[in-house]
Amino acid sequence: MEIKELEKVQHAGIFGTLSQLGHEQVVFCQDSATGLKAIIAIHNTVLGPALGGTRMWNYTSEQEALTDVLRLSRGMTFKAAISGLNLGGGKAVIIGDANTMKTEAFLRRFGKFVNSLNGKYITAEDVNMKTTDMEFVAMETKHVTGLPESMGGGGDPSPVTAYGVYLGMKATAKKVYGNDSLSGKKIAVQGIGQVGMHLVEHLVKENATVYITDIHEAKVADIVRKHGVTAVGQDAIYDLDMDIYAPCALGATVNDDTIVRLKCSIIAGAANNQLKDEVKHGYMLVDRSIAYAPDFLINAGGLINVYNEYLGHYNRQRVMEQTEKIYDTCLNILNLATREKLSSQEAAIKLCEKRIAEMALVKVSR
Ligand SMILES: NC(=O)c1ccc[n+]([C@@H]2O[C@H](COP(=O)([O-])OP(=O)(O)OC[C@H]3O[C@@H](n4cnc5c(N)ncnc54)[C@H](O)[C@@H]3O)[C@@H](O)[C@H]2O)c1
Repeated sequence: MEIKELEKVQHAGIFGTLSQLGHEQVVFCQDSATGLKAIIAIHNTVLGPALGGTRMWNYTSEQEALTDVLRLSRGMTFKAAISGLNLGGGKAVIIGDANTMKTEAFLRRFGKFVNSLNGKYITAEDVNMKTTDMEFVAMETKHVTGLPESMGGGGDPSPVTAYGVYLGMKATAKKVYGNDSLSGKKIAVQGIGQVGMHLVEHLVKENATVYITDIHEAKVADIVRKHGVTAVGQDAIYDLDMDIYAPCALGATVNDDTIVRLKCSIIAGAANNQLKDEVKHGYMLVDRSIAYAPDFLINAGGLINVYNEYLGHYNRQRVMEQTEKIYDTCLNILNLATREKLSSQEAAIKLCEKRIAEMALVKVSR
């Protein structure tokens, strides 16, 4: 759903909005002593407790923060559901300047709010929340996951996410080209951060022809030197003669302006919410015969990682094995989309809603 659409929905009033998007609970957290202003959104807990990171951002308005947390928490529900995890979807946003406001008291106060939900919401790191911040949050609540290995956690989830994206890309290649080899395919990776960097390693190993872009020129130069890949301009990436476009930086890069420029046959990347409008742009891709690997499915490796940590007895090999299922799920969704003449995004959401509806019945019958 496009942000503008969401804002329109919100004119229906907060309860109208929650009902349209399907949220269960939204908690506004305020503490004058520390200046904390946070919103915790619990979208759906049919499959399990709502898990999702805490993002700190200098939102320009409270409306913007609310829109973000509602959109992100809904996405988490789908990510958990499609990955077969017993988790619901939630997210938290903290409004303010992450460089100046995060004191120990501020973060521990936030931890207390998380704790007051008694495990219905489980938090983790997200944008502008560092491991050291989460250590303070964890002093007030045990409902935190995604902790560093030194604290008994699973460590950096990015290599797992990258592996899932790579397998989702291969599954989509199988659907489009009849075999899943990426050898010789021209693949453009937008954003070579934690995930993009590991994705490039998989692609180079498979002899793909890799192009990269990033806003950090030094990072680009480093990866070019290390892997012999080719750098392209930040905007030029959309016009590249390529087989696969892998958005691994920002959301909403698949939109009215870019779809008409993209010459690829596949879009498969790590970024969340790649389609600016999940309905309109999902179908624009169908019309242009571009296969789209749903982002919330193929980037779920990180969630699988923190879920395993949350269950206890973390084991990286088991995490990787669970992440490997992304390949089959992706192929099934692409085939379902073809059979039912749906966009792949809609086909994936349909499967999520089916699982949630069925599990709701199982819960009632307990
Ligand atoms: N890290 C994970 O496990 C994980 C899991 C699921 C989803 N994601 C999503 O995947 C994406 C990448 O995650 P990450 O952890 O690698 O983040 P990151 O911040 O480490 O990397 C993002 C990279 O994108 C670059 N970038 C920003 N704007 C750009 C632009 N306009 N053009 C080109 N490059 C640009 C940044 O400089 C940075 O190098 C994010 O959207 C994130 O939300 C990450």
